[in-house]
Amino acid sequence: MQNAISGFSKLSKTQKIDWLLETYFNNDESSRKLVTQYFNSDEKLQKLHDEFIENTITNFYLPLGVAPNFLINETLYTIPMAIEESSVVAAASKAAKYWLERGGFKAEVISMVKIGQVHFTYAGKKEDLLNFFTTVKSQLISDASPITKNMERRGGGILDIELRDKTEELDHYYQLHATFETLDAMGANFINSCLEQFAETLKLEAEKSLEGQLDIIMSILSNYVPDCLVRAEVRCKIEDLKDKDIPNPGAFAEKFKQAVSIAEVEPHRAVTHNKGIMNGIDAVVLATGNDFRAVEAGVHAYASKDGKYTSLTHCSIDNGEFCFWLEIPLALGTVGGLTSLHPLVKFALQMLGKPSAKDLMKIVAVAGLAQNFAALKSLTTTGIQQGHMKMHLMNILNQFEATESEKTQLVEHFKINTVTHSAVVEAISKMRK
Ligand SMILES: CC(C)(COP(=O)([O-])OP(=O)([O-])OC[C@H]1O[C@@H](n2cnc3c(N)ncnc32)[C@H](O)[C@@H]1OP(=O)([O-])[O-])[C@@H](O)C(=O)NCCC(=O)NCCSC(=O)C[C@@](C)(O)CC(=O)[O-]
Ligand SMILES: NC(=O)C1=CN([C@@H]2O[C@H](COP(=O)(O)OP(=O)(O)OC[C@H]3O[C@@H](n4cnc5c(N)ncnc54)[C@H](O)[C@@H]3O)[C@@H](O)[C@H]2O)C=CC1
Repeated sequence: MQNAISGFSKLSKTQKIDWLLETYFNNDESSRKLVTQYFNSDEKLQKLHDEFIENTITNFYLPLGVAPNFLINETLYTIPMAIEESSVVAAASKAAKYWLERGGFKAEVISMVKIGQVHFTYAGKKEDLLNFFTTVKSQLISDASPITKNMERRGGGILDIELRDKTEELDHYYQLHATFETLDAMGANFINSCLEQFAETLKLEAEKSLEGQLDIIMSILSNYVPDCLVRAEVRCKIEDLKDKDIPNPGAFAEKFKQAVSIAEVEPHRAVTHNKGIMNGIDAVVLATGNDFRAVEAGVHAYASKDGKYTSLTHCSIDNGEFCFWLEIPLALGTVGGLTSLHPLVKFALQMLGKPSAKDLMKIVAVAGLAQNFAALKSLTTTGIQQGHMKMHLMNILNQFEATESEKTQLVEHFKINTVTHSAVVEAISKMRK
């Protein structure tokens, strides 16, 4: 335990940096310079960022890009994307432009139900617990009313509470399985507060009137929200798929559909296929200040809902029409969390026309579908490397600290030559000889 420290959290930001420099960087002042050069010169803004999390030492930048030309349900959007990977924003933009000329994207929210659970054990008779739950259910809801009254005023709140018997899976294990409408909030804190109140009421009332020991294990929302579902799709006549990269639309459509079918049946491919979808989804989720871990966990659980991990998108060709769609669960907020705190999140939400959570679900789903379309279009035509490496070129040049003049010459060179890491290394070495 050479580098263990007690009371680190109580140190000031400067003291934390001092400790890191002394412990890991041999008091190297260039490391301090690196960390401090990312501070914002606006002290108030810096403090805001410092206070988002704990033990903050500096800021960690991600680029914020935008993808214009997204026509969604007849409204045109420019979509904000925060992401570190090159070619994602370009791919989204290209897919948006392509579908803009073919009627755009259609998206609909199918349902908005969120879930939370109180997990508990009960050692008595099942029937006694069932009767007890029936009598206590209305009190569970009424005791939570101080928490729910504002949400109810807006039209949301608790939808239902069920008692679920899980004793087949684990001895004495039961749940209160509760459903919620949280409107424009992602709802985690609201749901958790309700659940902890349910647990308190359950325990207190059980002590008064239930035979047998009831113990609360934990109360927490579920990030698996299969009933908070959105669908996005594109469709057009096969012949309308034609463009400069697609000389033979019929063959393209068949090959594209085959690529989706492979992801539907083959988990190794499905994971990469869905990663491509998440390129778009995570970038918008991050840019709009939402919880990407919650979204990731829920989406991948949904991809395995039938017992086998599969594609989140699907494709059909019927009566000469190509249709490509995505259906995913998304618990998003346009109020709460960071949404009204992070200045760039506010900027991103304003750019999207201050969407409701429902609108944001549609936008995010479309970004995922567009991303998957762009990736599959490349994969089934030119291959992924051509476009991806064209975008990645600047990162390789920066790795070699290319000067502006070297960059200009090499970008020209690679307009007609294929970009690979070794080809760039070779070209740069040649130039520097
Ligand atoms: C990369 C492109 C877009 C090039 O495509 P291109 O045809 O060479 O691009 P272009 O120069 O002809 O430009 C056409 C349009 O593309 C967009 N575009 C083009 N360049 C830029 C740029 N610099 N900045 C912003 N937007 C750009 C932009 O919309 C532009 O229109 P314009 O703005 O000129 O009117 C294309 O090859 C493509 O879509 N490739 C797919 C890339 C991709 O999917 N990347 C994700 C990373 S790979 C991965 O993680 C996922 C994967 C692939 O494994 C998933 C899977 O396996 O399914
Ligand atoms: N497992 C998970 O996913 C967990 C996530 N979290 C975090 O919780 C945060 C999200 O929690 P929230 O409860 O959404 O945020 P929050 O705690 O900021 O609450 C949002 C509040 O906004 C109010 N509100 C105002 N206008 C509203 C409208 N039109 N619709 C709905 N509510 C409105 C409501 O009182 C609502 O409770 C995220 O930061 C997330 O990372 C926290 C615990 C666990």
